[in-house]
Amino acid sequence: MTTTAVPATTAPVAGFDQVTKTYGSVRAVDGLSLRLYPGETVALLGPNGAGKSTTLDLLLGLKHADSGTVSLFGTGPREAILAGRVGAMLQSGGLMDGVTVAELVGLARALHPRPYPASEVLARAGLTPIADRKVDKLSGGQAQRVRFALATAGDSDLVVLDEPTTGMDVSARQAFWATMREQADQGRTVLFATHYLEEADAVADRVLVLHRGRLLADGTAAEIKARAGVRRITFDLAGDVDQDALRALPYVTSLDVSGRTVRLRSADADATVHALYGLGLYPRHLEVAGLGLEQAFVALTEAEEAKRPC
Ligand SMILES: Nc1ncnc2c1ncn2[C@@H]1O[C@H](COP(=O)(O)OP(=O)(O)OP(=O)(O)O)[C@@H](O)[C@H]1O
Repeated sequence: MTTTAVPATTAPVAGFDQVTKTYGSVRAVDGLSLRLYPGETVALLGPNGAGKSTTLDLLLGLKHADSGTVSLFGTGPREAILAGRVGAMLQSGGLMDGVTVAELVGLARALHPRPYPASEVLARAGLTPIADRKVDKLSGGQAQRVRFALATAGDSDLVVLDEPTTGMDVSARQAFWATMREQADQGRTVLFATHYLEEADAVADRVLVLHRGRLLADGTAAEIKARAGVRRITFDLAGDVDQDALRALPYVTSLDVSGRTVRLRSADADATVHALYGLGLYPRHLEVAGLGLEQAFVALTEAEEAKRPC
């Protein structure tokens, strides 16, 4: 497993040590150990049911581990949250009915030991024009921006976001990440769970891949892509395309033929291309490229599933 290098002397913001959480027979988090450090923007990825939300709930003290330890700023989650060190935006958090956006933001500010000015909180989340609207009258994307405002109502050291941009349109999403980048540039740690892998690729300087409650990979997006190992090979053939012969090339994991254009994936591109020439074929416009984060993520999690006994 790759790990991001951090100075050994830096005190972690958050730590999981051998943490396990089960729901009945489901092991949602399974012996998880990890550290988060100041100033990191960390994406938490994983297929549905991988344990992302449970991990965030454990970090925030909303759920308790069956075994292992969760620490935040050297204390337990509860103490750190009471001290205002953590801002959180959760997926399912219902918003209070009957109050306006400004009133709800005012409440979050009142609860924070170091609140930002209300106008700043509202503006940052793009809520100024709808500050007087009742929160139960908002669209899904607007409600999501209110949750974001609540998470950033005060000066916290760690911001935790569960699927923060779900329901936001493209421009709201871009504005959201620009704001989060500012938060990280000011030295805050940002941890977010997402299903949008392109967001993780563009925004995170560290990616954690969870699978069945375990940490499958931990590194930069580039490291995770390299770790997946699979390469995409694309070329055109002048003559007839013998799909069976192409499929039988060494290390080929998938094949897609469209006219005379061949796209395949290989776990060892050098060996595949060598064997391709060995067939007496003359591929034109040959390109060998790495996978995107999304494809790397799928390759990693599928490889892990394949290891499981049937
Ligand atoms: N309250 C609960 N009771 C029983 N099982 C639960 C409960 N909460 C989660 N689980 C199960 O624990 C596992 C991990 O769930 P979790 O919500 O943490 O995953 P996730 O990675 O956030 O999933 P998603 O991407 O679908 O939101 C899943 O198998 C889920 O069905």
